[in-house]
Amino acid sequence: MKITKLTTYRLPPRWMFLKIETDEGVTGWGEPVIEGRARSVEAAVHELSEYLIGKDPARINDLWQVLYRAGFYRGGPILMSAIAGIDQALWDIKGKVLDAPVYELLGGLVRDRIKAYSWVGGDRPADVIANIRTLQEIGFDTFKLNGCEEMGIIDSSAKIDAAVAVVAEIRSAFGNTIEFGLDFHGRVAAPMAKVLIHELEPFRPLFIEEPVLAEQAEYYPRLAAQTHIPIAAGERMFSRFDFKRVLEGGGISILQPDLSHAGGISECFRIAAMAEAYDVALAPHCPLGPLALASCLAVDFVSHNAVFQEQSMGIHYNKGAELFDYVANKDDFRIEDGWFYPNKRPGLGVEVDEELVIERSKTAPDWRNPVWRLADGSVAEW
Ligand SMILES: O=C(O)[C@H](O)[C@@H](O)[C@@H](O)[C@H](O)CO
Ligand SMILES: [Mg+2]
Repeated sequence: MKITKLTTYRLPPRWMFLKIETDEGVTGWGEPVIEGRARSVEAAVHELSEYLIGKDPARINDLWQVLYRAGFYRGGPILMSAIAGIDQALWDIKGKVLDAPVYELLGGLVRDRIKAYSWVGGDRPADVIANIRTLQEIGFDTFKLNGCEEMGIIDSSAKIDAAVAVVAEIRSAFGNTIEFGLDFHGRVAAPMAKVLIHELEPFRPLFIEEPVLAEQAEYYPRLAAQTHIPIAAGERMFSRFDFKRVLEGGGISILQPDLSHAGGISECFRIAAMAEAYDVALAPHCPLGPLALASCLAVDFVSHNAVFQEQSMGIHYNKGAELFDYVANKDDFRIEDGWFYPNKRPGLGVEVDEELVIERSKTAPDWRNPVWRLADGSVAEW
């Protein structure tokens, strides 16, 4: 079998799908994208296709190493997202050829189901209580919200109190009947992270995500030393070599590699095993589409240390399309009472509605995250 063609489709809300075709009619789908830089990843995918056309899609490990090492310059969000989507599509092809779900090819199920969690509250946490109540009605009991709005490197008690008030309201409304993670989203600088985490301690969030920017990862052990709240990060790390340093540095309790940013199934399967060696949990990041989610689930179902799975139903970014809009076999994504169950279909288990994808790709937006500014007019981390 030989790879014959790569086709990319940028899509609402901010996703990109990749279709890899072969000379035997088997096709594979992946989701290479960096939110806000879809066109850059698209260019990278087509540059990397030079190493793929005419090659045997079964040799995923060799193709992955060539895609990673053939370029003198490597790593980072754009190239590793391009490799991620290609890798996902190659595993999809392999599963279809061997008539087996990817998790079977990776050694079989290590669990019967994996807990899902849902975003609530939007970019600026609002209506959180109502959002949680709505999702509780369909069985969710685990959530994530932004921990704060924009925050200066040194900011006011009023800002801290406003962030804590949202969390206090959740705990007083729901007690310990729900769990919720707080995503600081890299908005908080190290000096304020110490203060904010200290004030949040009594409310026992499930985790604090990106307490500081990934480029400040040396603060993870220092912040972890001051709190009992698990520290989580990973969406802005892109290979084993990024995660190696974070695991060595300590302080991290939950790794959140993104299956569409960190080299795909092959790489994240290896990252999961690295995390387990350090007694660190795995919770793949996934605010994206169905192929990214299916790739996360493939790794979740074979990784002992996987604990819960992010998914984007109802997320504040999904304007113009929802998680399963482009999926023809929606029922194969079985989610019951806030748990995902294994999809038994071969490959990633996603039957892409290609006609709809082609149609919707004609009006794909160039999504960008907002540029926030502080009261003094300086740029704030979003
Ligand atoms: O945890 C999450 O889902 C992420 O922080 C998410 O909010 C961002 O990654 C966003 O997708 C960037 O455009
Ligand atoms: Mg996050």
